[in-house]
Amino acid sequence: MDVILRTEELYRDFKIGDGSVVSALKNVNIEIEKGKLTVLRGRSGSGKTTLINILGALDRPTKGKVMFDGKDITKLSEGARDNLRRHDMAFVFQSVALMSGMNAFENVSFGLRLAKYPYDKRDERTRECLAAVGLDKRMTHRPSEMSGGEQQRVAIARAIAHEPRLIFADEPTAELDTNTALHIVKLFKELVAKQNMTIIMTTHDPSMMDVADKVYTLEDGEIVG
Ligand SMILES: Nc1ncnc2c1ncn2[C@@H]1O[C@H](COP(=O)(O)OP(=O)(O)OP(=O)(O)O)[C@@H](O)[C@H]1O
Repeated sequence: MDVILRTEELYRDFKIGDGSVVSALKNVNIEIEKGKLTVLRGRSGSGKTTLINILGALDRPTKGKVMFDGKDITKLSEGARDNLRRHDMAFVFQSVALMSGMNAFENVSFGLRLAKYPYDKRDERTRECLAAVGLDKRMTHRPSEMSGGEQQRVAIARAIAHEPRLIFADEPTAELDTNTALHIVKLFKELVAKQNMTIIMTTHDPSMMDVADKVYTLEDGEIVG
């Protein structure tokens, strides 16, 4: 098994207003396999978002390690973590964060500019990714001129465009109906497998479990399965 990301005895405590402490993650040890779709599931408040934020270098644990390519990324400087996020990672969220004033093509191509993708290859890569998500006929549509599923596909095209090694998706299908959601996750998985990327996704939706290569269940901050 080719592990791309691994946690070691991860804990995350949050101090709250009244001085008490919430243990959002407790002794989490997981392995994310390269080229696969790993799903983190659990009830609301079980720690999914906290975990995905730490894996994606958006937050640091209170204790423990996150090993990526043999390096503990929790120990890196903010600058190095910024770089890692920009080049090696991508994020897809529940509510699609597209630029409303830009059409589909411009949204994807803007992402490539932020990732400093080679200038002369941006247009071609943008077209290729929009075609891969089945939106070659919608390139000049703005978000308000597309359905929720189409918007989420633009967000996926944008996430995969700069060829990140890891893609984090926090409830990416929560606002879609079950059929659209399944269709999108299957597509996501195919794209990622073809391009040797890895997806880590949180979900509440039991119908997503069949599509996953590996499922981790969180309960009250602990991995229970
Ligand atoms: N910044 C914070 N400050 C204090 N407590 C927090 C903070 N972020 C999360 N928590 C607490 O940590 C626990 C885990 O929250 P988290 O958002 O990770 O859950 P989740 O499984 O993603 O939930 P949901 O499915 O509702 O998004 C919860 O008890 C939450 O109240």
